[in-house]
Amino acid sequence: MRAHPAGPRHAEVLPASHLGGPAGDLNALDPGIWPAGATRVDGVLHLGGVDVRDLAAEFGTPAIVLDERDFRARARGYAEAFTGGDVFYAGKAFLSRGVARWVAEEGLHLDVCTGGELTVALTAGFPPERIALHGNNKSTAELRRAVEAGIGRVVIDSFVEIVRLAEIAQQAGTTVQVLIRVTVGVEAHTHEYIATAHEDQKFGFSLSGGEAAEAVARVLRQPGLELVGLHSHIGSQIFDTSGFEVSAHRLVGLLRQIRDEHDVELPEIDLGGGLGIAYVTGDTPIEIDAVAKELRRIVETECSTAGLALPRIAVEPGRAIVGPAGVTLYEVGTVKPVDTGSGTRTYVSVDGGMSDNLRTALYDAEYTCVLASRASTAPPMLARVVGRHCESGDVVVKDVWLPSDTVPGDLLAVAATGAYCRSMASNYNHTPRPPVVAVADGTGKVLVRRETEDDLMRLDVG
Ligand SMILES: Cc1ncc(COP(=O)(O)O)c(C=O)c1O
Ligand SMILES: N[C@@H](CCCC[NH3+])C(=O)O
Repeated sequence: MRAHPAGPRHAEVLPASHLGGPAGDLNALDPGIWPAGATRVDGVLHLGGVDVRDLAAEFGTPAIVLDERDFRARARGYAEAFTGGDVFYAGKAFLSRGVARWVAEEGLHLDVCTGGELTVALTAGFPPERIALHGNNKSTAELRRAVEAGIGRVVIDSFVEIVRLAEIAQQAGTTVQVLIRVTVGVEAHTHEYIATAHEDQKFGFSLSGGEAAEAVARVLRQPGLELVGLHSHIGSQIFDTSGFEVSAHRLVGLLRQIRDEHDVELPEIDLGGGLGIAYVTGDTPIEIDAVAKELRRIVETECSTAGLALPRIAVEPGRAIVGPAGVTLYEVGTVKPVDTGSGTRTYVSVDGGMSDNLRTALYDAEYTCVLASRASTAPPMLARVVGRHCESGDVVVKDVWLPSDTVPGDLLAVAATGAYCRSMASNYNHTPRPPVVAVADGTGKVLVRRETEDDLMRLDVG
């Protein structure tokens, strides 16, 4: 957290210089962080027009609530900004059949990276020709299913896969349109990117090492494969376009090399996903229209310098579409002030934790959290919102100012949890995973139901 609220400092708070920043109201909802449909009515948080106390009563806690209008507006915004190109929603951020239908209805394409995600998409009726399959270790069975379903693109990630997919295509008597995933030597996260000469990672074919050019040559020799473009994904939670500029420059360099060596101009360039969202006040994501304009400018400039026709541009946003639409509701179970030696930190334990949000433990992610079931004028206390798992690293929000009258039974809401929370959830400590509930126009509807202990016990057949 980078901001702390106004008001008299509670007697029992740690001096926390890292929380310094502008004073604020503990009940305020920063519109850059909360979904469009989040408001307070008589002090109580409402999401998509529904009182969070009603959501908790009907669907239980913890629960991940998705604001459908917010999701659709972001998806539509992307589609409009990239008119003339293709937007693949990255299902790894969060995918359910309901969400796949929203994506289809808003005119987007879909990026899946496992047979499981493919099954969700196909059983939702998602048009197969608008699906791209990713993955560094796609099995023969997954590739076969994708080919038989007639999916639009396979993004090839290894030499082994070239042969595997070509065989499957030939057996099926079809031609598969493919892109080659290129490791361009750019790694971007938030404000920084690193451009290196060579890459040490599992994804893609190295550009600098020559593997990408070799993959192109091998794919062009396979009758069952039609090479339609190049792909690169440089990272996630990115706040500026400079990394994309380097990546596009390098991809266009390879397009030119392909034209010169093979006399083929590839019609597509996919710049991957990665655009960041605001998790806490002070995070400054770029507007999608500006991103689209900038990416188009970069590719146009690079292509005109290279004397190439402008390829169709694709992107694969996941977090930027579903992240801000999601809010996790938890119920407070215990409140425990702990003497740290230099003050008091209050551990507020909730009924979920690292099983529904691994990102804090895994990436040191920051989140915004508020008391949701009522407003409070109590002075702030420095709190750590922790889960119920048997692990001291089970933290949901590391440092947050909460009203000092927060008590068991209160509801807390954590913002921007739509991406990579439910999709990375686990059953640690035999914990059933939470539901995902869509809210819109004053109504809540289950997209993914809550797992039960019975569900888990059914897996235990010994
Ligand atoms: C190939 C690929 N495309 C798209 C994405 C989506 O990324 P994000 O959710 O950051 O937009 C990822 C994940 O980082 C990815 O690996
Ligand atoms: N799972 C990550 C991002 C990586 C996404 C997929 N390549 C996150 O939660 O931020």
